[in-house]
Amino acid sequence: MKQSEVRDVMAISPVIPVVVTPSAEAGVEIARALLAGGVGVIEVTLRTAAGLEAIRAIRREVPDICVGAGTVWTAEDARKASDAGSAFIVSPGITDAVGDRCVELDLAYLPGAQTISEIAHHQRRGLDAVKLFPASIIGGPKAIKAYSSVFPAMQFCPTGGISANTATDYLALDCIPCVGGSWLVDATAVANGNWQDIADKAAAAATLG
Ligand SMILES: O=C[C@H](O)COP(=O)(O)O
Ligand SMILES: CC(=O)C(=O)O
Repeated sequence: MKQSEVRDVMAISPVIPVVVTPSAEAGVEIARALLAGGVGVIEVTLRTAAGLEAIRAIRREVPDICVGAGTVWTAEDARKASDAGSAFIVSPGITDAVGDRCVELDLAYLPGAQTISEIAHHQRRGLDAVKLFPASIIGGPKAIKAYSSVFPAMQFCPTGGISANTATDYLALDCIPCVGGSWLVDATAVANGNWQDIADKAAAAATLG
């Protein structure tokens, strides 16, 4: 998936689940549950040692889900995530070296921004979609509506502090095709192997918008 195709990733589901997995095996079960619920995309963060192996295992065992890597801070990690089978790369903030590597690797790239100037930075570099993180701290849908007025060509994926209850307020804005969030994949459900809980939350999320 090319860097410019990040909007295709954002169109897969109204929610991109942001996942912190304790193991590759759990990652596979999480991906299966999300897909069973109707969510065809998963962002596996590189916040745990298992992140890369989970991406590799998901790509192999659950090929119908679009798997990407989150919390990617270095070009080297972007390359490792690509080697593991990531279709897209997400960073919580400005990571130009990661963006340059994504161009080289033909990988969709969704970097983060928190301010008007950071969004402008990404726009100057040719991007037309950014993550807004942490969305609820920035000011939620009201703030994003104001941001959008000066970036009419930009699409946003707000993430951070969003829940099943607040997601629709974000998705009501034309500039927001999807939100990101961890609420679909509860750490207790993962610890207990309660994959049905994840499938149920995914089923509810898949119909948002
Ligand atoms: O660490 C933040 C996650 O990436 C997404 O935020 P959340 O847990 O508030 O949904
Ligand atoms: C916040 C987020 O999406 C990330 O860690 O990449």
